[in-house]
Amino acid sequence: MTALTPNGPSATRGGSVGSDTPVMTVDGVSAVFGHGPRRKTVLHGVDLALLRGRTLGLVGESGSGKSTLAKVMVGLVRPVGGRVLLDDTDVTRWRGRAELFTRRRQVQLIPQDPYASLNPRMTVGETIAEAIDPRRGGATRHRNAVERRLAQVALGADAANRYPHEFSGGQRQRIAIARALAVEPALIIADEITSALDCSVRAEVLNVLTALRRDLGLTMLFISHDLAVVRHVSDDVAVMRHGRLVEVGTAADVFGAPREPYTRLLLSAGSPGAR
Ligand SMILES: Nc1ncnc2c1ncn2[C@@H]1O[C@H](COP(=O)(O)OP(=O)(O)OP(=O)(O)O)[C@@H](O)[C@H]1O
Repeated sequence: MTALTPNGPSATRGGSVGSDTPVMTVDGVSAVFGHGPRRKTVLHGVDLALLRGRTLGLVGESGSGKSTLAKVMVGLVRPVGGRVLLDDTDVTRWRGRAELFTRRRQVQLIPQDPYASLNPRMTVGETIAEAIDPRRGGATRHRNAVERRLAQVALGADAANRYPHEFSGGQRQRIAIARALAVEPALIIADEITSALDCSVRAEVLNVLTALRRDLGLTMLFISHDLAVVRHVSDDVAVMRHGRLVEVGTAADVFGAPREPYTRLLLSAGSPGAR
């Protein structure tokens, strides 16, 4: 099956950044949780392409399957059907340790809670150095590279000697972004990374992401309940409902002229995550 892309597989996006080359293609992916009477299909044949240099915003109400899709892409949930292509390789078939290691490095997931991705016993410098080179980490050895990553998320070099608990929630999320960047992944998945932050701190994180998209041409899947945030950071938007993608398009099209009644409903409600 042809993966959905924002304007169809061969569309030209005049004036937009990024490319039509998929970094990752989700092809007919289905996912199931539970067994017997508790068995529940959470993703129903999802098709999606993450295009190089573009940020795709993924929205949908709570429980629609957004995080499950992210976990399938990273390899934390194994799909019961379909393929996940990294470039042209079906990574759902990868089983060996080295292959799984490569996959985890190629697709970096930044979770909502940065404590989950930052080791509290390592300094920020050690964490970033380990991401740069897992075998030969060391904040001193990689000092210049560590400082460069910190600067990219608007943190000073002094942050390298401190521990995660010494930072605010927004700063920790920026450290998590720096760590993910240090791996030089093909794709970054940000799953609700601003939802626990208050407004001004959220703006700091979004400003960093905007600069990184502009300067580094990140390829990113950005999952959020907050439509205003998604609009701010996304080139393209996908709308998920009950484990299916109901609309995929450029952010301008989806926000400006939504095709699906469900998308119009989400937009009129203001926040797809309103519980
Ligand atoms: N490990 C699991 N075991 C069983 N069911 C699960 C598991 N993880 C998720 N689910 C169920 O799968 C469905 C989709 O969950 P998922 O977390 O992917 O949705 P979501 O759109 O990310 O929601 P939210 O916006 O609230 O994070 C939900 O019904 C959820 O209860």
